[in-house]
Amino acid sequence: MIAVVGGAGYIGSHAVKYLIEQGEQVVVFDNLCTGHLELVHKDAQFLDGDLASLEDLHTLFTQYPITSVMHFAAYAYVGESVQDPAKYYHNNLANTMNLLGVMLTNNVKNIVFSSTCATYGNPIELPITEQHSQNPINPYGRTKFMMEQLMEDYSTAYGLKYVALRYFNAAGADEDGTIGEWHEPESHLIPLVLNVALGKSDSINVFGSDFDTPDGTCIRDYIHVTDLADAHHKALQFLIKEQQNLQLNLANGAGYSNLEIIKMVEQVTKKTIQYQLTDRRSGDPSKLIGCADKAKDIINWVPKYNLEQIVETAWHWHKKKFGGTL
Ligand SMILES: NC(=O)c1ccc[n+]([C@@H]2O[C@H](COP(=O)([O-])OP(=O)(O)OC[C@H]3O[C@@H](n4cnc5c(N)ncnc54)[C@H](O)[C@@H]3O)[C@@H](O)[C@H]2O)c1
Ligand SMILES: O=c1ccn([C@@H]2O[C@H](COP(=O)(O)OP(=O)(O)O[C@H]3O[C@H](CO)[C@H](O)[C@H](O)[C@H]3O)[C@@H](O)[C@H]2O)c(=O)[nH]1
Repeated sequence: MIAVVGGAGYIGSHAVKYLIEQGEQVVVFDNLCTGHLELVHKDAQFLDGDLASLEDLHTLFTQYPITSVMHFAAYAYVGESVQDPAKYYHNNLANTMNLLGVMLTNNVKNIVFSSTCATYGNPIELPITEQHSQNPINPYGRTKFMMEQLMEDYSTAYGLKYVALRYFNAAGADEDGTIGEWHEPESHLIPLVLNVALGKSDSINVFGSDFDTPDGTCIRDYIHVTDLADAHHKALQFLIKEQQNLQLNLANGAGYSNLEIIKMVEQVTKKTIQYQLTDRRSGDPSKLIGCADKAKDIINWVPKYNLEQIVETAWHWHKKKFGGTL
């Protein structure tokens, strides 16, 4: 049985659905601090537990026949991590140490971990490969980078086996429209632009128009959440079979500017999106584009969804969930 920690969140819930559709047994461990019970697949077991509680973790590993772990639970707002780093070091780092400790006590040694392109910091070369230096520029990115280093040390000393998956910008929703992106507050570009399409907000602020990019707005590499789920499953199968640690980028290898995202939303929703060009948001690198050739070579993962499909699936979910009578 796979324990999916943070499986009631956006990316975790898609992984849970995907794993169940592949015939896996799943228990979700989540304290619902940012997750939602209604995102959890009905065939998954659910344990309402907090990584801060060794007792809750003990219950997880003693009451379920767990053989491996996928770990999505974290706080993930970059700006908040600058304002309140303690919150991030406690939950992302210290609480993950609780998880690893209880895993090892119970002789569970395989973990697939949600890392991020934020561990690279401001890129020196594009596209970013796994060889790129890791110089995170905010506490959120640093907690994820430290976790990667910690897992490496635990591997050497205690035999932990891990895959660190460095996602670029997760987006989109499951094709059947039953689950999708649901953050409160929402900070990500695509759902915020979809709110304008829905009429829930009048316009979107585009942060910065003087970047070194063709239209002056930031460029990001968007990757569909179901492609991420598929990568987690493949990574876990690799880990179980090969018992080898890995760090992999998960990206489409294509960059789109913020204005191109707005255009794509207009094309998919057939609505006009009002926007204002405003000041830069602090800490935004101008371009992030990932190279995922290593994931293709090693775990045979190739993303299936392009930007249009990402926005279409996001729109399908967004209308259903947040659209009221629309
Ligand atoms: N969304 C992105 O674009 C993106 C990009 C790169 C990396 N990531 C990483 O992917 C992971 C998932 O991101 P998401 O967007 O699905 O976030 P999310 O907030 O939707 O999901 C996180 C889940 O973890 C749970 N959780 C948090 N702390 C917990 C604790 N102490 N005990 C138990 N459960 C806890 C939350 O309730 C939630 O269900 C995070 O680790 C994030 O850092 C996300
Ligand atoms: O209202 C908004 C929101 C975002 N943006 C812009 O849209 C782009 C994408 O921003 P997101 O907040 O959607 O995503 P980020 O690239 O900032 O964040 C991603 O990368 C981060 C690391 O840098 C974290 O891993 C995070 O979870 C992940 O979504 C950025 O240029 C941002 O400035 C706007 O212009 N207006």
